[in-house]
Amino acid sequence: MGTDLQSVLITKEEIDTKLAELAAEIDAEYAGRDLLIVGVLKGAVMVMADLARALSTPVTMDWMAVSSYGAGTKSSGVVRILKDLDTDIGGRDVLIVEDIIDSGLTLSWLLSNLSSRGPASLNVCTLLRKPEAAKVDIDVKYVGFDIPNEFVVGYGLDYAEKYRNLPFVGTLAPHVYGG
Ligand SMILES: O=P(O)(O)OC[C@H]1O[C@H](OP(=O)(O)OP(=O)(O)O)[C@H](O)[C@@H]1O
Ligand code: HPA
Ligand SMILES: [Mg+2]
Repeated sequence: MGTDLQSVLITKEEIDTKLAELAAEIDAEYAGRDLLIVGVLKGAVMVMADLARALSTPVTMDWMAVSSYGAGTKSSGVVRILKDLDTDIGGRDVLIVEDIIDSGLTLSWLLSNLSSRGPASLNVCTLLRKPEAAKVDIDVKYVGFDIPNEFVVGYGLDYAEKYRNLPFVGTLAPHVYGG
């Protein structure tokens, strides 16, 4: 596992099983429709890649990169677009794919931004969700795992841009934070 990691929270097998379940639900919901899945860079790269391959429904894929900024806090809710969609989503069925909803502020901003472009439908799929997200009024249709309020890495999620390539979701040892 490596000494930087404290524990494995969700194994690769658990992720694979969950993504297969979510893919079956998404297949059922979007059967016969023309679905566009939108990944939020960079965290959602792994979920997008594996979820897309678990789907039977043909989809098109697009990406957005956003950055939240503010005085030191991770997510201020003030978001800047670093890379916009290549696709015009007017009249399209759109599913946003995220790795994690933590404060919910990134997603809340994304939902209002994308809904103003007039999609036929707009839903959200996230692998992970933390309890804080309940404080924000967002409707998340597909949730993989509700997890405790701990900092997690792996499977796309980073700490200072590291650990994204771990095949599982884990928690960090205190010394990594300087503890
Ligand atoms: O619910 P929130 O508190 O807003 O946090 C969740 C967002 O934060 C992370 O992305 P980040 O902005 O760190 O960029 P990254 O995806 O490139 O790691 C994560 O991938 C989500 O997009
Ligand atoms: O727990 C987390 N880990 C990594 N990135 C994150 N972005 C929001 N919450 C997290
Ligand atoms: Mg992200």
